[in-house]
Amino acid sequence: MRAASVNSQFRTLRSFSTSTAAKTLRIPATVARKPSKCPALHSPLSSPFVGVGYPLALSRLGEIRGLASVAAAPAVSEEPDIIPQEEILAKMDPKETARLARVRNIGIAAHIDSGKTTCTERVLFYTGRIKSIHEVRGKDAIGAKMDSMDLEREKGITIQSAATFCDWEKKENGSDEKYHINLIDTPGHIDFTIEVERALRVLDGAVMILCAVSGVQSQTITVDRQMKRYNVPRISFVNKMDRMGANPWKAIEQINSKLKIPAAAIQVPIGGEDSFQGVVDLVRMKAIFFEGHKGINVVEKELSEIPAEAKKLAEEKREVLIAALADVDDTIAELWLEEKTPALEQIKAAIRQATLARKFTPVLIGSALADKGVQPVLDAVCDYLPNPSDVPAVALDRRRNEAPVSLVPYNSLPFVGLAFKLEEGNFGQLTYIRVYQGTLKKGMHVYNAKSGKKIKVPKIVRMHSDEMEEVPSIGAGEICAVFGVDCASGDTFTDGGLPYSMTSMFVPDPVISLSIKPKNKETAAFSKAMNRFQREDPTFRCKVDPESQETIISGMGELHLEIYVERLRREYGVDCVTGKPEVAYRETIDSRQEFDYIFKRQTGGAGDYARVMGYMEPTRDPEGKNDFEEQIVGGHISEKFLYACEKGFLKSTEKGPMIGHKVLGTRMIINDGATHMVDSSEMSFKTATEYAFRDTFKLANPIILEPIMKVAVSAPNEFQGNIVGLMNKRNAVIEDSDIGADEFTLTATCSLNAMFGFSSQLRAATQGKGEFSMEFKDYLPTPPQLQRELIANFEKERARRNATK
Ligand SMILES: Nc1nc2c(ncn2[C@@H]2O[C@H](COP(=O)(O)OP(=O)(O)OP(=O)(O)O)[C@@H](O)[C@H]2O)c(=O)[nH]1
Repeated sequence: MRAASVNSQFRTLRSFSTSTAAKTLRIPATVARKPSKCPALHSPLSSPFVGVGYPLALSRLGEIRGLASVAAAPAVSEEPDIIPQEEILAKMDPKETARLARVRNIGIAAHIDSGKTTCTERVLFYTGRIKSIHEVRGKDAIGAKMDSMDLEREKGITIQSAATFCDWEKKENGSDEKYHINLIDTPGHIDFTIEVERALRVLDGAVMILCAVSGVQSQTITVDRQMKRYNVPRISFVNKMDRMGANPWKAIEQINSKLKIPAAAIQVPIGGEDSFQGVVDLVRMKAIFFEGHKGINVVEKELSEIPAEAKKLAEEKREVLIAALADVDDTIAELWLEEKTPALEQIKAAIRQATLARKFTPVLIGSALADKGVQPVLDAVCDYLPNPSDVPAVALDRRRNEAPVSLVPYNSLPFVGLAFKLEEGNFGQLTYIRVYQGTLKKGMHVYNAKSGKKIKVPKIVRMHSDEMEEVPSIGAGEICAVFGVDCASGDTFTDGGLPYSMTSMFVPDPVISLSIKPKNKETAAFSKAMNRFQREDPTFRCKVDPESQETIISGMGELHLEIYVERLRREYGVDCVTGKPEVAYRETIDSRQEFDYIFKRQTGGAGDYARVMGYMEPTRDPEGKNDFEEQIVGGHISEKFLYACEKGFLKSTEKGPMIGHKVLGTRMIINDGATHMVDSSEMSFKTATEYAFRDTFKLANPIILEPIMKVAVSAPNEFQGNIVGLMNKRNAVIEDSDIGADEFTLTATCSLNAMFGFSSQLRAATQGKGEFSMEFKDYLPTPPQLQRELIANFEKERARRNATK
C-alpha cells in the first residue's frame, strides 16, 4: 500500500510542478503508435507516459535507495513503485553525477544544405579532432570529414549519419570545464529519414540548423516533427549570416510561427552579409569575435568597443529574450512583473530549464563557412542541452507485463544498451550501441533481449566518422560501436540479469519500389550487397517476386533507391538495369463475405482433399493489421491442419489477389470444414485456404489503396499561383498556406503516384527557387479509374508472362 500512496502523492505533486515537462519520459512514439497503414485511420503521436513519474523495479529501487538488496526485494510486484527522477539522481554517487554532467549526446539536424556538415567540420577542428578543415564540395577535392562515403563527397549530400566524439573545453569564469560530446551528423534529405529517426531515438539533445536566408524550410518541418516525436530538446543555430539577404529575425519568427516553439535569440549579429563580423552574447552582454586561422581564437570585447548600432540592437533584443523567458519560467516572470532585471545565472537557468522542458529554443547566430559563431554553439550545447541523467530512459520489463521501468545511467548497475545502427565495415559488422545503464566492457558477455542469444563483446570502439579508436570499456550514458555482435537494428542488450527490452525506433514503410537485375552474372556480389543494405537500413527492402522472378527493391523515395543502385556499382562492381519506379500499393476489402471452399485433386496415388468454411471481413484496424482466427467446434479440422490454414492466410496477404501488392486490414475466420482420412494433408489445407482467400477477397468489395504523402513546398511569394496550379493539377488537398515576407510555404496531401516528376516541374515553375519535401501520411483508396487501370495492367502482364512460359 505504501507504494500506492507514494504514487498518488507523487502524481499530484508532479502535475503541479512547473518543471514537469523537463522530466517527461523520452519514449519513442512506437510505444503508443505504429505507422498508420489503413485508410483514414491515424494514431496519435503522443506517448502514454508523458508527464507522469516512472516506475523503477523494486529491486533497483532498493539498490538506489540503499534500502534493500536485490534478493530481499519481491521478484514481481503488481504495483510498480514510482519515484521522481530527482530522487533517483539524489541517491546517485556524486562522482557519477559529476561525470554525467559533462557528457552530451547530440545530433545535428536540419533542412538539406543548411550547413550541418560544414558546421560539424568546424566543431571537429575547434575541439582538436581534426587538424584542418575541408569543405563540402570544396576546391581541395578532399571533402568534409563526416561525409566519408565517396558518393556523399561527390553529390555534396549526407547519406548516412556519421558519429564522432570530441572534448570541448568551455571557458567559464576563467577556468576550463571539459565536456565530452558524442555527435551525430544526420542527412537532410527525406529519403534518408531513417538515419535521423535512429539518431534522435538515442540522442539526448539536438542542434537545429536553419539558413539565415531561407529560414524554416520544408525539411525543417519534418525534422521538427521527428524531434517532437522523440521529445528531444534543441538549441537552434541560424547559419549563413554571411549570405546576401540574411535575416535571422525572420528565421526566429518562423520558428515561433511555423514550428510553434517559443524561440528567442540569445545573440545578435554584429554586421551582416559581407560585413558580418561577430555576435553579441545577450546573456553576458559581451561582444564575441572570431580571429586567427579559421576563426580559432574567440576574442571577447566590451559592448563599449562595438558600433553603437549593434549595442542598441543587443539591448533591445535582450528585452525580447527576457520577455520570452518570462512566458516559460516562473522566476523570470516574477522579476519581469516587478520590472527587475534578472541576474546572469537566473537567465541561464531559465534558458536551460525551458529548453530541457521543450518549452523554448534559444537561437544562436553565425556563419560556419565564414568561421564565425560555432564555438558559442558548443558552449550552448554544454549550457542548455541535457546530460544523460537529465533525460529519463525507460525500458519495458517483460516479467511485469512490459511495465515501464526506469534505467539509471549509473556505471555500476547492470548493463542495458540499445543497438541503434548497423554498418558493414571492412572488419565485419559494426553495431552502434547507446549504453543506457551500466558499463559495457571488452570481453564481457551480453544477451540479446529478443533472441536470448549470449554474445561475447570482442572489441569496443569510439567512432570518428570512418575511423575508430579502440577502448576497453564504455560507461553509462555514452555511445560506442562494437564488432562481432550479430543483431538487428533496434535490439536491446543486457547483462543477462535484467528481463528488459527497450522500444525501438519508428521505421516508416517503404513507399516506392523498382525491379533490378545485374547486367552480367555477378549474382554472388549482388546478393551480398542486398543482404548488407537490408541489415543496415530497415527502410530498404529487397525481395524476389515469385511470379515474375524479378528482384524488387523498395525504399523511401527515388533518390534512396538511386543511391543503392549506385553503391552496388561502386562498392560491389555490379552494374544493374532497373525498371520504372512503382508505388507500393496495398489491397484491402470493404465488406464481409462467406466462403465454403473444397480443394480436391486426384492424380493417381494419394490425392488432395481439404474443405474450409468461414468468412472474410475488414478488420478496420488503425494500423491495418491482418487477422486470422479459427472458430472450429467439433474438431472438423485438426490443430495441425489449422496451422497450415494460417500459413496459407499469411502467404496470401503477402501478395494480394488484385494486383499482387500486400494486403492490409483483412480478417479471415475459419469456422468449419472437412477432412479426408487419406487425402488430407497440411499442404492441401494450406492450398485450400489460399484459394478460398483469393476467391472470397474478390467478392468482398476489394479496394486498392495508395500511399498518400504529406507534401511541403516553399518558394518565393511571386510563384504562389504557379505552385497552387501545379498542386491542383495533381488533385492535391491544400491544407495550409503560410505566407511570409518574401517566401511562402504550402502544405498539402497528395498521392505519391501524382508526385512523380514533381521536382523537375517545380524547378521549371519557380526558376529553380522552389523546394519541396514529402513524407508518408497514410493509405487511401485509389480513384476507381486508376484501380481499373492497375488491375487491367496486372492482368495483361500476367497473360504476357504465361504466354512466354
Ligand atoms: N555562404 C555560406 N555557405 C555555407 C555556410 N555553411 C555551409 N555553406 C554551404 O552550403 C552548402 C551545404 O553545406 P553542407 O554543410 O553540406 O550542408 P548539409 O546541411 O550538411 O547538407 P546535407 O547533409 O546534404 O543536407 C555547401 O556548399 C556549404 O559550403 C555558411 O555559413 N555560409
